[in-house]
Order: sequence, then C-alpha cells, then structure tokens
Amino acid sequence: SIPISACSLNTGTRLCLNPQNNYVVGVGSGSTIVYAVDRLAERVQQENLKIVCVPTSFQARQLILKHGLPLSDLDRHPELDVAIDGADEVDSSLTLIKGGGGCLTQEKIVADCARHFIVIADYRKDSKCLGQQWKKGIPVEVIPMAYVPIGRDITRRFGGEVVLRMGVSKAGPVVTDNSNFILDWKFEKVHNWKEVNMAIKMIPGVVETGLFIDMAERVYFGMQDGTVRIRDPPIH
Ligand SMILES: O=C[C@H](O)[C@H](O)[C@H](O)COP(=O)(O)O
Repeated sequence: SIPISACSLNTGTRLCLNPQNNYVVGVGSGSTIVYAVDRLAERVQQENLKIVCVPTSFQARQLILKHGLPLSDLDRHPELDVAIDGADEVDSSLTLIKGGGGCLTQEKIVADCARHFIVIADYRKDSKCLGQQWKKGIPVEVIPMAYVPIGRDITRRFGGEVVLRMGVSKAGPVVTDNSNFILDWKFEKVHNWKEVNMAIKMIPGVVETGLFIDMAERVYFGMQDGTVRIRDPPIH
C-alpha cells in the first residue's frame, strides 16, 4: 500500500524501463514491482516488443503470467539484460536489505545474472545507513534443521537478536519458495556489511542473506510529492 508515491513510482518505472526487442528481463518480487510489470506489459503491447521474463519467486511468476508476458527461466536464459526489483531499505552506498517477502535467494541469483540491476522503491526505503528505516532486521534464508545453531552463531559473533519468521495466517514458520526458513537478524549497530555478509554466508546451513552489496546499479525512489529521485552508487 503506497498510495502517496504511486504516481512517482509509475514515473520511476517509466524512467527505468527501457526494454528493447529480445530483452531478457528479471522480474523481482514484492508490492512495488507490480508497478514495473504493469509498465513493462504496456510497453510490450504498445511497441510490439518481443521480450522474455525470468521470475524471482512464485509471486513474480504469477505476475508475469497475469500480464501475458513470456515466461522463461535461468535454464533457458542464464544471462539477463536487466533485472528490476524492489527493496526494503537502501543506504547511501546502494547497499540493500531485501527479503521482507522471503524471496531474497532467487532475487539475488537473478540479479547476479543480469547485466543491469535496477531497484525501484518508495521514499520510506531511503536511509543513510541500514537499520534507520527497516526495523525487522536482515533476512537470512536457512536450511530448516540448522535454524537454531545458525541463529546462535550470528548473535554470538555479531550481537543483536535473531527471530525465526513466523507465518501470519499459518501456524508455524514461514517456508520460502525454496522450502527453507527465514531468520530475521535484528542487528544493534552498523557493521561492515561486506564482512558480515561473507561471514554469515560461510555458516553451514545458510542459503543466502538479504544483504545486496555492490549489486544495484541505480535506485529510483518515488517521493511523497510525486517526483522521482535517482541514486547511483558512489564513485570511489
Ligand atoms: O522478499 C521480498 C523482496 O525482497 C521485496 O522486493 C522487498 O521486500 C520489497 O518489497 P515491497 O516492494 O513490497 O516493499
């Protein structure tokens, strides 16, 4: 539900989507990406474009099918021209927290296969440093039998608190599209995210983290006043 910035998100997706004939497009997950897929379908129809879409989740797959867009996968299209996705939080270096909807693993795989990874988000996702906006922590997808030792290991080494994500209308834990669990790590301070990401990924049983570092090429923020703010990675 992002009514205030819906108009700017539409504008943002107009700006960031420039699909060309024969493009392979990665389709992200969440509520914001719905705007992008609407625009994509519009452009494909208006310009009679031939594209194929690679989904990052069950939800994305349904979205692609609903719009009648050609569905593909990484078996057939391991190299994508562009992947477009939302984010839960974006810091000033374009480090992202993703996985609020539990789709982080497939999203990261698809983004990594794309020549360009573009993010669209509303202004509430914009922060100087991670943790200012998104209060639920960093999602970590884990193999179910290992969720307790992984959680203990993360808090022992990096502090904070780890919570097993529970279903809203389902009794028991959330189960991802890959049949795994999600731990939400509520960190207490700003870390060196590259180091933390690598360390967490090395814990046996960790499938993926929701930290997307040095991946996003550009972020389009839909602002409250209907404008669009663009952020590119800092030049080092
Ligand atoms: O797992 C979900 C994804 O990472 C989403 O892209 C992210 O949570 C942002 O979702 P929304 O656009 O609904 O805020």
